[in-house]
Amino acid sequence: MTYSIKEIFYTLQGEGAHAGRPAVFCRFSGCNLWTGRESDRASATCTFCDTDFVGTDGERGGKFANGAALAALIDSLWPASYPQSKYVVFTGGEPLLQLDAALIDAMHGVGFEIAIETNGTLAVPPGVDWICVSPKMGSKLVVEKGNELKVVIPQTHQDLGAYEKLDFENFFVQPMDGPLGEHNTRLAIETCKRNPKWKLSLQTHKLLQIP
Ligand SMILES: C[S@@+](CC[C@H](N)C(=O)[O-])C[C@H]1O[C@@H](n2cnc3c(N)ncnc32)[C@H](O)[C@@H]1O
Ligand SMILES: Nc1nc2[nH]cc(C(=O)O)c2c(=O)[nH]1
Ligand code: SF4
Ligand SMILES: [Mg+2]
Repeated sequence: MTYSIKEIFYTLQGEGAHAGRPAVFCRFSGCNLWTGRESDRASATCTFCDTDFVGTDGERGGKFANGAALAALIDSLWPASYPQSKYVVFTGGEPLLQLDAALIDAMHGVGFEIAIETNGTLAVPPGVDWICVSPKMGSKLVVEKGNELKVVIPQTHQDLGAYEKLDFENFFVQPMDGPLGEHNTRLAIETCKRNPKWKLSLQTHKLLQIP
């Protein structure tokens, strides 16, 4: 199938358990919880998104005709002198609208470990090596197991206790960026100290001013 890609870049994973790890980020266009248009934000299911995932006009973005073509571009960004620990993060937008067996096989074929950042509303195809789920209030969570649950706080009617029953290896709270970002960071610190099942995930790429 054809993949619509907003942008592709090589950086460090900024968030969660793999923060600091070199990774190629592949951002798919489109999301099922918001159109990405500012005029629709207030009425969207997910209202706090910090990302432009509309269209294919970002760095190295475009339409890719098949998994092999996309995998080749992603692989070309990895340092040729160090073909170990290859790591790709599929994000978006919502990657599970497009990620399929053909692309998973193509990435494994060029030696990559595959991570996803997903809102958890769509089933994960077999073969994904690292599953990060970030649930959104007002949407139905269907991915109830994975490697990390990364809950952006605060969201109205949120119940962290209910999330604790899910089958994840790591439980993170991540402060919602925006006008109340500093307040939300304090809230996230207090949340972790009060309930040490939860760890703090910061968006370190924003602090470091890297992509
Ligand atoms: C842009 S989303 C794309 C992947 C997927 N659609 C999702 O929501 O998980 C990537 C990550 O950024 C988080 N995120 C989005 N907006 C944020 C904000 N304003 N503050 C903190 N984290 C945010 C999401 O919850 C998710 O963990
Ligand atoms: N450096 C960096 N780390 C990230 N972790 C999750 C990101 C995302 O937008 O999904 C992201 C991102 O956009 N940049
Ligand atoms: S689900 Fe993810 S990509 Fe979609 S609007 Fe929310 S944070 Fe953004
Ligand atoms: Mg981001």
